[in-house]
Order: sequence, then structure tokens, then C-alpha cells
Amino acid sequence: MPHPVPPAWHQADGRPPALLLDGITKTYRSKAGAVDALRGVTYHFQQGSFTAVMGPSGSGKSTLLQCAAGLDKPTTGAVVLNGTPLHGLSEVALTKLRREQMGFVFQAYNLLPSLTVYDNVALPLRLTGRRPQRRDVHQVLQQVGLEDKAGRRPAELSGGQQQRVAIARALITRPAVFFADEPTGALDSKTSRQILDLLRSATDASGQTVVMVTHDPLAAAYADRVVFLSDGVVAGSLDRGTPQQIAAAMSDLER
Ligand SMILES: Nc1ncnc2c1ncn2[C@@H]1O[C@H](COP(=O)(O)OP(=O)(O)OP(=O)(O)O)[C@@H](O)[C@H]1O
Repeated sequence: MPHPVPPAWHQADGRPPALLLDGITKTYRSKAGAVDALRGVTYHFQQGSFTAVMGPSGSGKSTLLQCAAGLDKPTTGAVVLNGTPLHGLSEVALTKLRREQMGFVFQAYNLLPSLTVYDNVALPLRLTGRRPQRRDVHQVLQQVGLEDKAGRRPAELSGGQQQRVAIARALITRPAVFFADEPTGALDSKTSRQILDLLRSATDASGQTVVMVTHDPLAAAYADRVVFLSDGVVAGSLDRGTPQQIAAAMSDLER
């Protein structure tokens, strides 16, 4: 059953937001007790927007990303991707939706060491039962500047090159939404800029939606908007902030 997306959150073109979080909470329970990692997050991510999620350590950023990407389930509340509520889907349908409509880029590149760069990039297509076209694989490798590395294995590449392979692998299915968790966390500043430029062009050139968790104000400044989490709730947001403005907002939160 379609989840009612509040009309106020529809875009000017009448489409639902790329991603809607409606009152999500997440409580982790263990022998040590319960932790309320998210305490009611309501937020919508517009189609074609680039949003950075920032907040102090433990504020719930990774939990939010995991729930938004359907990798974990919120305790209460709804996650709606392009009008499809994730909670209504079977595991099989959720996996299909994730493979077809979501791209993932994490700090650990998660490439398969035994496969070549080409086969790592082609893998998501194979997983969705599609036959990878050489032209498509080479096109995304060219997009990330690694066409000449198609035959290499991940261990033969630098960290930045491996992250670019991970981005190519996420691009190949042309996902509606990219989820990135600290995608530049392990990289030097020049390589980080290349990665952020690639994410930026996913929104600017291809109209994809990017949601990126980061600690780095320089990285967050590539986004259209920064959303600040504090203690499991949205504490505020900043549009088109400079790195200095973003850093100042973060230190206000940490006070
Ligand atoms: N699997 C888990 N079991 C129990 N508690 C958890 C689990 N995962 C996260 N938490 C707790 O939930 C809260 C939010 O964690 P989360 O990792 O989402 O924060 P974060 O903002 O991403 O932090 P960081 O910036 O340090 O990565 C923290 O108190 C954390 O200890």
C-alpha cells in the first residue's frame, strides 16, 4: 500500500521525494541495556539533491544511513524510496530494490580481491541478472578515470583508485540514490576531491540523489545541504555552507 507522502513534501514537478524518512526511531537492545540511536527523524531528500549528514560521534549518522538504505530496519517509522515504502517489501523484493535503485560507497571499498576491476564493476549487473555490456563497463570506468586499469586486481591499486572502482561499481546500475558513508575518510585531500567531484556530478549531470555521511566540513561543502544530527534527532540544516560555516555549526553542536 502506498505510504502517504505529505503533499507539502512533493516536489514542484509533483514527484515524491527520492527518499522520505518518516518519524524513524531505532533502539538497539542488548544485555547492557537499550540505546536509542534515532529518536524520531523525519526528513525528505529531494530528487537530484546532494545532502551531507553530519553530527557528533554517536549521534546516529551511520544508523540513519543503514535504515535509509534498507540495510537495517528502523524500530518504528517508515522509509519510503521514490514512493515505495521499504517496510512493505519482502526480503527478496527489498534486495532487488536495493540492487536496482541504490548505490553504496563506504569507507572500506568492499571490492572483491579475486576479481579484476572490470569484473568488480560488472558484478552488480550480474547480480540483477543482467548481462554486462562491455561498452557500459568501460564507460563508467572512463567516467572515474580508470579505463586503463580494467584488467588489474584491487590490491594493485591505490586507495583512491579502489574507491573510484567502488564508485564505478555503484554507477553501473544508474541508481536513483547513492548512499555514501565516509567515502573519503581514508583518502588524501587531492583524491578526496576527485571522489567528491564524482558524487557531485552524479547529481549535476545525471540527476541522481546523494546522501553522504561525513565528519569532514570540506567534504560536506560539496553538498547542497548539510543536515546535522544530534543525539538521534535532526538538530538543524545549512544550505550551500562554506567549510568554515559548516565547521562552526558542528562546533556549536558539540558544545
Ligand atoms: N549494533 C549496535 N548495537 C548497539 N548499539 C549500537 C549499535 N550500533 C550503534 N549503536 C549505538 O547507537 C548510537 C549511534 O551510533 P551510530 O554509529 O549511528 O553513530 P554515528 O553518528 O555514526 O557515530 P560515529 O561518528 O562515531 O561513527 C551510539 O550510541 C552507538 O553506540
